[in-house]
Amino acid sequence: MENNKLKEQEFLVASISQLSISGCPSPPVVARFRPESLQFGSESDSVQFDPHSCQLFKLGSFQSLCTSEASETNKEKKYSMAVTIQFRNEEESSAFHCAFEQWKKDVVVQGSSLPNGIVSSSISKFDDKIEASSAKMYFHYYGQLLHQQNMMQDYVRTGSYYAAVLENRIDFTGRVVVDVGAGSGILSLFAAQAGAKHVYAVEASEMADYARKLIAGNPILSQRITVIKGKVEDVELPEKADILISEPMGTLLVNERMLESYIIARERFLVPSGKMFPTIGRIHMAPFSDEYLYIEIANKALFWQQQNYYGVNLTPLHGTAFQGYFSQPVVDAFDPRLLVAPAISHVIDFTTTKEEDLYEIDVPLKFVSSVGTRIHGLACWFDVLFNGSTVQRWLTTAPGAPTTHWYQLRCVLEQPIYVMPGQEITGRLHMVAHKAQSYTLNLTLSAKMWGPGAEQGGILQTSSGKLDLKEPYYRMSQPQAYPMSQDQQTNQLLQTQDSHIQAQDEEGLDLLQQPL
Ligand SMILES: C[S@@+](CC[C@H](N)C(=O)[O-])C[C@H]1O[C@@H](n2cnc3c(N)ncnc32)[C@H](O)[C@@H]1O
Repeated sequence: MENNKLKEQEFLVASISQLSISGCPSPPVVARFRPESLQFGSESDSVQFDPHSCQLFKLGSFQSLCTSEASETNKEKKYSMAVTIQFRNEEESSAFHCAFEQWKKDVVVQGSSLPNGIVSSSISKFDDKIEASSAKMYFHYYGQLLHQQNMMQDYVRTGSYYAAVLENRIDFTGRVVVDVGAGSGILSLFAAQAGAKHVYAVEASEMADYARKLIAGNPILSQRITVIKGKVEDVELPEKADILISEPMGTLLVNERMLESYIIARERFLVPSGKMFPTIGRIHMAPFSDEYLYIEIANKALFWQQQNYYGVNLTPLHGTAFQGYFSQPVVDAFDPRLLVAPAISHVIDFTTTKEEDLYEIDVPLKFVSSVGTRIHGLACWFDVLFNGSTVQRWLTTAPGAPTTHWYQLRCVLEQPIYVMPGQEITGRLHMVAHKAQSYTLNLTLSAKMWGPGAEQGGILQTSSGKLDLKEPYYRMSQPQAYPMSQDQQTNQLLQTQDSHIQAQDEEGLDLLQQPL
């Protein structure tokens, strides 16, 4: 069994100089903690140390000595060697020493051959609960600049973070900050702008290398930021944090399961009663009526109703296709007038929630319909609060508020339910986390008995659906199927768009501070 589960970590050190042999990689030098060696420099021009005999000594605040003993293998004789390492600052020196200790522990203790011949490996909490193929695709996605740009260009999102940090300088000035999932490093740079003493930017994807580059290009701030490449579940930090900053929100708040990493970071790195930005998150839910959307989804399966498709009867698969389309949550920005009852919300307090609490989330639903209509499903959105000492700022993804890259999410039921004004709708949204970094959503909505005999509390009609949050239908740029004539359709569309844009213009940025 190969010891391939051990993590590789990288550091940038100012320079190294070799004691025994002349010639060293030119500064600055990348130091890589690998399962087989500690390597300084690139593949072609490097100095390597064996994990078993390697030792690290502190010579001063910014300087350390790395040594390894002479050894003899079947192939070659290796001589004792040593390099002095020059760090740019004390924090980098401490972070390097921490990573060194962790590397020795992982490689020499956990990764070593056991007497029975089995090689143990350090499998982190992340690797334990997430499928390797899903994690690979996930970090590959975030390793690309274009996706970081997409998030950075969501000005509602990034502007809210910027405002929340800079309006609450008091929470950052002179404090140690950990940026959980730093991506491009943008939030670390904001924290440094707000006067942080030191920021540890932890990022697992290849983006960590770009973050280093971006941060190095901002020299006034870069002295106070250390990028650490690795998962928050695995890396070691040289000191505790006074405040965590992160953007761990996915569609419906919980998609991607990064909230769990945010909670793990709290448990591992935050001082007791330290701050978290964001502090709480809320999922809001309300039933909606949208005849066009329902028909659009149902019509997608019409293809499978053909009895003579090149001489083939496709109808045996119609039912499965119909179900399949309704198992996709719809992501788009909808008109809030489609909601038929005031929303209810489920709160997740990031400062107290346990990681395990996020494996299964159960939300009982209860609404009173304000109109008589056909209900097609449940509309959901979220907001998060930055509970700063100076300003409390909300970032909302609500319908009618300025649109974010998260849009809103709607779970459409195969069977709509009919309600009268004042009729009670009950149900349940049960979300179960899965290994592909997302959730299975089980939704039930029921129309309660209404009118004479209502006090008996019976159910008149129930509709249920099972949806996979990992496979949404991104509807934003899709043409829509409308049952009415083209003229009527255009008029109606224009009216809807006008009022939507007007609502956005009127409410403007104030909505950010005013949770729905
Ligand atoms: C939504 S992006 C936010 C990036 C950046 N903080 C920003 O606001 O623009 C989340 C980032 O967290 C990283 N990430 C997710 N899970 C992580 C984990 N367990 N450990 C370290 N990084 C993680 C991803 O690779 C991604 O770059």
